[in-house]
Amino acid sequence: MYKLGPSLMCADLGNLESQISELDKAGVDFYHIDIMDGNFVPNFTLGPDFVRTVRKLTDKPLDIHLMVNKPENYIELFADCGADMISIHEEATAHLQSSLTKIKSLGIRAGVAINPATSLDFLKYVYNVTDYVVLMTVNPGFAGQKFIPAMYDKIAELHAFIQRTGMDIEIQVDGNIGAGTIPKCREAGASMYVLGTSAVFNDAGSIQDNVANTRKLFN
Ligand SMILES: O=C(CO)[C@H](O)[C@H](O)COP(=O)(O)O
Repeated sequence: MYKLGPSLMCADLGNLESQISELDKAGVDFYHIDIMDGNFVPNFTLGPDFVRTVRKLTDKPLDIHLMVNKPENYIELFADCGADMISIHEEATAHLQSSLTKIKSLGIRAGVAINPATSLDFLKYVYNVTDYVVLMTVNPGFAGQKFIPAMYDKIAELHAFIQRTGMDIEIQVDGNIGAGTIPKCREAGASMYVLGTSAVFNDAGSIQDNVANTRKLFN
């Protein structure tokens, strides 16, 4: 089982409606929406109004990736915008366990995102309130970076931990996910793939062709 989720920060925002319509037709499984605060990461991207707009354009699950400090302050805001999944960074909050519990209490799937250099140790304390882990395979903040090769072992380590606990936790990978990296991510045990400029939003083909070609990598 694998799921594909386009990263909308990489979309052509001037043609959002048609891009989402094409992506829906291509059968993507969820939409990944990065929220950056210029503080936790050195960039700004999308916000609550964007999420509300996307909510009106598709019925697919919206996966909100909060790349912000103190994400606990924004959980209700994004829940109200129509989020189905919210991930928060382990490095960005002093209140990881209670924040994940809060997300789940709102009926939203709870994710923990971690930067490339962050260890997986935290998970043994919060796995019972975690639905998915976002492994950043580049340093968060910008599209178009290079996959950090040490992340393959990290995916495998996380996969082994999940198998040991028997928990139903998905492994999401984000950053330079495409033809050059998907086969090894898959082998290591990733199940959710965030697709940005490397796989979908580029000139190799139409959006629908790019999604179809990405899907072939899983055959
Ligand atoms: O999280 C991100 C940037 O921090 C983006 O979702 C991701 O990087 C987009 O994919 P690509 O690397 O293929 O452009």
